[in-house]
Amino acid sequence: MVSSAVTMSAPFFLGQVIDTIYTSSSEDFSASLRSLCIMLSGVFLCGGAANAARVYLMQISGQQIVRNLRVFLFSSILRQEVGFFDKTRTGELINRLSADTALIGRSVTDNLSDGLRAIAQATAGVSMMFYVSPSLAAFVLLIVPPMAGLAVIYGRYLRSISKRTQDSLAEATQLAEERISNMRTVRAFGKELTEVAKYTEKANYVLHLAKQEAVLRAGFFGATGLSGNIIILSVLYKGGLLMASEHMTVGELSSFLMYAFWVGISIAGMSSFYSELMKGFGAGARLWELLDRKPEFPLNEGIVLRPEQLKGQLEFQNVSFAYPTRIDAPIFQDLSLSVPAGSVMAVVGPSGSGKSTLVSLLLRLYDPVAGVITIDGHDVRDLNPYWLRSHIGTVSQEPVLFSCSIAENIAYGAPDSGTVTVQEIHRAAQIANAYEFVRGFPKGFDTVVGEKGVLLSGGQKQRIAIARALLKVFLITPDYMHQKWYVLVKWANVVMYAFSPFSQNPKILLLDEATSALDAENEFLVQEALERLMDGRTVLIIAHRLSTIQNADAVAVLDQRRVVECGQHAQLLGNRQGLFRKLMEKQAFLQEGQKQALR
Ligand SMILES: Nc1ncnc2c1ncn2[C@@H]1O[C@H](COP(=O)(O)OP(=O)(O)OP(=O)(O)O)[C@@H](O)[C@H]1O
Repeated sequence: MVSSAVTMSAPFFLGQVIDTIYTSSSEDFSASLRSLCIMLSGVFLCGGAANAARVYLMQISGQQIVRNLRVFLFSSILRQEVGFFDKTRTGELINRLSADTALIGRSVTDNLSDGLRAIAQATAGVSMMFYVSPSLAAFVLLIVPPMAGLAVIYGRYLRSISKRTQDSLAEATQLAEERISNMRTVRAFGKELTEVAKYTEKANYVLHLAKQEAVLRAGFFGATGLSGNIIILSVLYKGGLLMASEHMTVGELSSFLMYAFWVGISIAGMSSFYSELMKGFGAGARLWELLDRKPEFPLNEGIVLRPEQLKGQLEFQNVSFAYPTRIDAPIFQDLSLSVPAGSVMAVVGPSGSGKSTLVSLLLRLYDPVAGVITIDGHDVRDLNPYWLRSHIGTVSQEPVLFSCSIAENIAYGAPDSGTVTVQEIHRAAQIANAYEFVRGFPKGFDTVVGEKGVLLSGGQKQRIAIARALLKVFLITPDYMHQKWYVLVKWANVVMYAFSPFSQNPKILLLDEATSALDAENEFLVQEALERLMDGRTVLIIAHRLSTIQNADAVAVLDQRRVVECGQHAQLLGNRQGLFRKLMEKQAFLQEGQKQALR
């Protein structure tokens, strides 16, 4: 306001200076001119300082708004249910997080400040024009209605183009993100040039939209520039006539002209403000959708069981399920399965029969369409999902590591990774048979594993993941505990862990046995680590190895959307017509001798 007030008072005072130059008598001329100029210099100094303050504040608050938008958006994205990520692509989300937030940040800060200033100046300019010469002002303002109509049409188009631009930019980012993160596959298939061509196509579409925007902007800015010049010309014409008829002094005409200039500049500022605002609205549409999206599952609400209440009995009762993205392709229909507390249940079945889906349902990554899944009699939908997941250890077939050090990856398994000691990490690595190979690296536990752990071998990744799961199982601390209790509980854990790491309360483990071609040594080491992990816990293991199936307390065979057979290994083998026996006969892991015996 200060900066605008100063700017807009300038033409009035400058008009006074001109009239002083024209009308003052020679003896007081220089004195009054000097005092007027000194006074004006002071006013201009204030205006300059106010303007600098405005720009600084806007820069700072702009960055703060962008930061807040990014943090809120990231937090909203991470709260969404897993099904959301099946539907939404990573590249798109990254684009929203980086490009869209920046665009909106710019449109509501720098732009808003410039825009408000332009509006204030245009209003003040128009008022001063009326003050200096009402008839000339009324004449000039005839131009406003057609310009306003043009601006509305322009704004509407610009908004839609901006939305399409941000969407296609998101598509291009999505493609780039996916190809770069799977570079090895692209290289192996020699698809670099094809991928570049695909990306170019997407980038070309963004360019095409940018051209459309350029045409639109050029037309609008050309029209506003033209109307500004026409205003000045008509002011000179009409003002010249008024001066000739002595209705206006030269100072007044000069002031009026300067106001007309300012109004012209402010209108240009307002059009640019309006353009940016419309672009911001266009980009914002998707961003608000994401920010406002309510996750389908709560993240941290529901029943929390006390440690002694958790026994680990798992039960699927008449469960029907289909993935939300493919609701018409049911994975389970009326599936029932019971895993007694403390037992090991091996799950087998043809590929695609839904073995991994069972694990996802237990982790409550998805909810069944019908039926219930219970843990110790509690429906998992009533349990606090955050608590639930923190009490279930998982090791998946393709363990995903983060691009940080091995130590940090292992510590990720603990509820509060900042408090994990080096000894705990080493111990977990020892039990997971990872210690020796990690120590063999020049940087040991500080070795960075690369994106998704690409710098490690399959077997090494798996053992690090087992160490991570171990830390989760041994260092579970109830999150409702107070900080001082936390220390005690942690110590108790460490002591139990040191003397007898396997004698804790039974917890639940969901394991997906590796099918990847580990060499015999690695496979043995991974297997050994898994067996240590399984001891004394309720385990649901997606089994691929004969020894795992043989050692399990029971085997469930999945097929045709349900559990077709369930029982002990020997008992199921005895059923000559059973699917389990057929699977066993087909599996490559059966030794020739065992196949003979089966026959
Ligand atoms: N996120 C998902 N969205 C939609 N469908 C999915 C999703 N994940 C898996 N599916 C489908 O669900 C079915 C069961 O998949 P699941 O991964 O549970 O099978 P599986 O028995 O573990 O297979 P495998 O032994 O090959 O790993 C498959 O037909 C698969 O295509």
